[in-house]
Amino acid sequence: DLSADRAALLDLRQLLGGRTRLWNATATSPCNWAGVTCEQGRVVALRLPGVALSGELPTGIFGNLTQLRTLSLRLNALTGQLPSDLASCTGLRNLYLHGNLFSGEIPEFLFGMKDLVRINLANNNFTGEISIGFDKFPRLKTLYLENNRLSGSIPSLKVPKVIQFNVSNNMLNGSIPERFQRLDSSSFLGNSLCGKPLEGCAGETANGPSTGGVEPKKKNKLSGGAIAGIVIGSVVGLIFILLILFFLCQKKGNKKSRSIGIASIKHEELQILGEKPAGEVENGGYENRFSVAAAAAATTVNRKGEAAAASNGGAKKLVFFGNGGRVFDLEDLLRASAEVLGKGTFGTAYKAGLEMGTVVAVKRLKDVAISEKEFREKIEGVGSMDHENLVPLRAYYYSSDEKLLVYDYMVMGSLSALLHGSKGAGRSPLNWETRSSIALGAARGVEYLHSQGPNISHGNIKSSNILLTESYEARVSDFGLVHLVGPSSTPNRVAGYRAPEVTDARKVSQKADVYSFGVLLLELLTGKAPTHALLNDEGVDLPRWVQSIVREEWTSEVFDLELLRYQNVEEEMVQLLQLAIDCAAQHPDNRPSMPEVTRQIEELCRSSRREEHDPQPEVVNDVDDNSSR
Ligand SMILES: Nc1ncnc2c1ncn2[C@@H]1O[C@H](COP(=O)(O)OP(=O)(O)OP(=O)(O)O)[C@@H](O)[C@H]1O
Repeated sequence: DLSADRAALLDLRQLLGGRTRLWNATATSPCNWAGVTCEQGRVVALRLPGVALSGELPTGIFGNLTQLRTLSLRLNALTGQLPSDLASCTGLRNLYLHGNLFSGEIPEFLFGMKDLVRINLANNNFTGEISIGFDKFPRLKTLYLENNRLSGSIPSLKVPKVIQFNVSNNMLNGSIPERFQRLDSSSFLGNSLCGKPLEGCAGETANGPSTGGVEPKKKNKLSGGAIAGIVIGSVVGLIFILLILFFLCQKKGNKKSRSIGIASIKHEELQILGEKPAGEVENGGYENRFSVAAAAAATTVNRKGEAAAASNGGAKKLVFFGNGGRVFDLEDLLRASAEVLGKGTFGTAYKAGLEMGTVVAVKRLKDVAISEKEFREKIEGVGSMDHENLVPLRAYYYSSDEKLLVYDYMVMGSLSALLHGSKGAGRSPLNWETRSSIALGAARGVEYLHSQGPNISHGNIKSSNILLTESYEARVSDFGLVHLVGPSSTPNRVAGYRAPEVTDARKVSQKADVYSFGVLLLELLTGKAPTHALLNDEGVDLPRWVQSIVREEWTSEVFDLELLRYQNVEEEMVQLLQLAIDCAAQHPDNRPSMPEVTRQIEELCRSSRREEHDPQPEVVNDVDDNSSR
C-alpha cells in the first residue's frame, strides 16, 4: 500500500515547486519519481541532493516513510530543526543532511535510530555539545560533524566501527579523546582542541600526551618514582633504537654494492660512459635523474662485475616500427638524460630527453624469459598495433643484457596519478565529461586490441596503464607485455584488477580483460583505487564494495566527491556504474564483450552531452567542494 508514502511524498513535492526535472510530474507512483527508490512497495530511499529545497521541513512527511533506509537532502538550503517525525524512520542507515542551514541541537531522537551506519551533518548550523548518545550506534562507520557551531569537549566515545570522523571547524575545546588520536589532524582543525594528532595540551608533561580526559591539571601530578621510571625507560629506549639504527646502517652498506637498480647506481658507474648525469648539475646528487646509458651500464657492471657498456655490440640496433622511420639511433638514446617515471611489473620506465629535443618513454624490461627469436616475433606483433587510443611502441632494442622498449611519452601521465595523486591546490577536479571520455577512449583502445584476434588480449589493464595526452585523451599502454616475461614477473600488483578465474597472469582471456576494465571504470567513478585501504580493512574488493552499496540503495553515495556536483548527469553516471558492475561479473560468460562496452559508453556520452546542452534552471551547482561530502 503506497498511499501513505505517496501522501508524504506529495508534501515534499510541493516543497520542490516547479522543479519537475528531478520530480517527474507525470509519474503516477512515487516509485517512478526520480530520487525515490522503492522495495516491495515501500519507499526505502529518498534522495533529493542539490535541488534548492529551502525553508523548514514540515512535520508529517517522515511519519509515514517508516521503511526509509537512506535519506539524502544534502546541498539544499533547509533551515530550522530536524522534524520530530523523522524519529519514525527507525531503520535509517544513511543520513546525509550536510550542506544545509539546519540549526539547534542535534535532536535526541536521532540516537534511537540504532541502525545508522553513516551520519553526515556537516556544513550546517548545529549548536550544543556533541552527545555521548553517538555511542548508541553499534554499526556507525561515518560521523561527519564539521563546519557547525558545536561547543564543549569531545566526549570519550567508543564508536568501535567509526573509520571516518570529522569535527573540524566548530567551537570545541579540551583534549582529543584517545579513541580519535590516530586520525588525521584535519579532522580536528579549526577548534580549540589539543593533544594528538594536534599539539599537546597546556600543562601536559613532556613525556606523553593526555589520554582523552578533559582535565589536564590532574595529569600533572606524577610521583617522583614515576618520573624517574619514565626517564630511565626513555634513556634505555633511546640506546636500543640507536643500536638498531647502527646495525641497519651496517647491513645496508654491505648490500649496497650488490643490489641492482636505480637506488644503487654509484658515481663511478655513472661515469663509465663518460657521461655526466643530468641531475648532478641541478641537484648536486643523483636522485632520480641519470642517463639511460648509465643505468644500462650499471646493470651490466652489477651483474657481471665488469664495466661493459650496453652499446658495445656493434650490430645491435634499435628496431623501429611504422612509417616514422629511424628518427634517432641507439647512441642518441644512450646519451639521453633520463628520469625515472616508475617501476612496474615488467621493469623500470624512464622519461628520456634526447639531445635533438625529442622526448620518449623507455621501458627497461626485466626477467624476459623467452628466446631472442620468440621475443622478436612477439614484439613485432605489439609494434604492429596501430590505433589512436593506444600508446604506440616506436622501437625496441634487444641484447642478452638489455631489452629496451621505446614509446611515445605521454605528457599528462597516467590516469592512476590523476585520480589518486595530489589533490591539493592547483589541481583541477576531474569532471564527468573528462572521466567519461577517458572511459570511452580506453574502451576503444581495448576493443581494437580484441578485434585483432580471439586470442589477443591486453592482460594488464589498470589505471597506471591508461596514459593521457595533453587534451586528456586516453591511450592504453603496456599491451602484450605479459607474454614476454617469466613467471617471476607475473603481475601481483594487478591484484584488485585481475579476474577471479585468472590463475596464470600470462593467460588472460578477453573476458578477463573485460573484468579488469570493469574495475577500472569503478575506479574512475568512485575515485577509489582497487587497493584502497578502506576496502582492504573491510576485506572486500572494489566490485564487491560497490555492489554492496548498490544493494543497500544508496547508489549515488559511491561516486567520487568530485562527481557529486554533476547532478544533471546522475542517470548517466548510474548507467556507467551498472556497466562497470556487469563487466566485473564473477562469471566470464556474464560479462559483456568489449564492442558492447564501447557501444554503451558511446551512448551514455552522447546522452550526457545532450543533458549539458539543455537548459536546467532548477539545478543548483554553486555549492563548494567541502560541503559536497
Ligand atoms: N609512455 C609513457 N609516458 C608517460 N608515462 C609513462 C609512460 N609509460 C609508463 N609511464 C609511467 O611510468 C610509470 C611506470 O610505468 P610501468 O608501465 O613501468 O609500470 P606500471 O604501469 O606501474 O605497472 P606495470 O608494469 O604492471 O604496467 C607509471 O606511472 C606510468 O604511468
